[in-house]
Amino acid sequence: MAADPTDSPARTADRVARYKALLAPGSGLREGLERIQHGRTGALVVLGYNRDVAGLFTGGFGIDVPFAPTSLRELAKMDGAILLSSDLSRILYAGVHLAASPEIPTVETGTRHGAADRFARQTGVPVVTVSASMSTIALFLEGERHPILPPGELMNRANQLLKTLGQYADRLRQLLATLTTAELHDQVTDRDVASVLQRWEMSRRLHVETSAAVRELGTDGRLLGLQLQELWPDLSGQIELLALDYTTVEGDPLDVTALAALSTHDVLNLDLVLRELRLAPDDMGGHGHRVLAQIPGLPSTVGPRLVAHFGTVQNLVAAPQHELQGIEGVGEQRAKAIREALLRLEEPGG
Ligand SMILES: Nc1ncnc2c1ncn2[C@@H]1O[C@H](COP(=O)(O)OP(=O)(O)OP(=O)(O)O)[C@@H](O)[C@H]1O
Repeated sequence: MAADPTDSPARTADRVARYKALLAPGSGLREGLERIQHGRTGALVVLGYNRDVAGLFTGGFGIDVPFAPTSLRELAKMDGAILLSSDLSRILYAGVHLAASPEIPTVETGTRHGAADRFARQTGVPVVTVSASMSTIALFLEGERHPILPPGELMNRANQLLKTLGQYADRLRQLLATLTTAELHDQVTDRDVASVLQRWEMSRRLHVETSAAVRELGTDGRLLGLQLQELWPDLSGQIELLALDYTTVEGDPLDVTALAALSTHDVLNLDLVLRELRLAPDDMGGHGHRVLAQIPGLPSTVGPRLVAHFGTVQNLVAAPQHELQGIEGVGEQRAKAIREALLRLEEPGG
């Protein structure tokens, strides 16, 4: 079925990322396309078969054989397009003429690439091309051409993205540490909270892009994938707790996903970020979920009980040891440890 124009950009991006992963270095499909590339011939391969596809090609012949990179390469020596089954496990037809409507607009000038673009637009089924003259691979999907980069270029791009993400993550950690200090000294402003969530949103977007680039690398991206995993969980965990520490003017926990709707340009505007977050101005001390999570060895069940009792970081900081001991799960040793940890966090760089 043709692409639904109401499809959200996020769904389209997800589809593109999925097909790029299927075309990742090391995959059978990629190996077949690279063989064609190295043989200096071209190809036009339709990545799926449905009723729309069935009604929109002529000529060629049905073969219905299991997919193999070498078979793809052999069949590409013939003129015309190759049709694969929707799970890409079989080669169904070869040497066919794709008969998409010539009325469909395309910016492609060559006949192979024009046919790929029109066919993908009309059927909603992705088409991949190997250019005989340029020796490039491209994916046509939902009205866009996506270049499939050579492994070396992909690796450079993924490395660069990961490096930038690392810098973003460092800056976010600095902002979170500054917020902790402000919470402990009761000096939090709405701009402190908004700055953290602004940087979080920028990092989150970059993380999505980096994850896609790493997935595109297939098996070559394993090491980068591990580095990416190390970078993320503690940050997303801190942000989840931050959302519980502040409230909106309606009295709800902060919705950190509210910023996802802003354009990249608008995310850079702190006033717009503040407007989206709708922070309650009279509740700017922080409830303490995130601060308590930074205390080593404190069981995850105890933090919420302390927050339920004390309500704010300020009350926690001011609580004498015997009051802390009144909370279920907090004995003398733990009460001392909490007080010491709060004092340590209060110090700059603590
Ligand atoms: N509608 C179509 N259906 C199937 N195959 C097609 C179609 N149009 C073009 N081709 C294939 O493309 C080949 C010609 O490609 P042409 O050089 O004109 O296009 P191109 O987009 O410039 O591609 P390349 O970059 O590979 O040169 C044909 O020999 C044929 O195999």
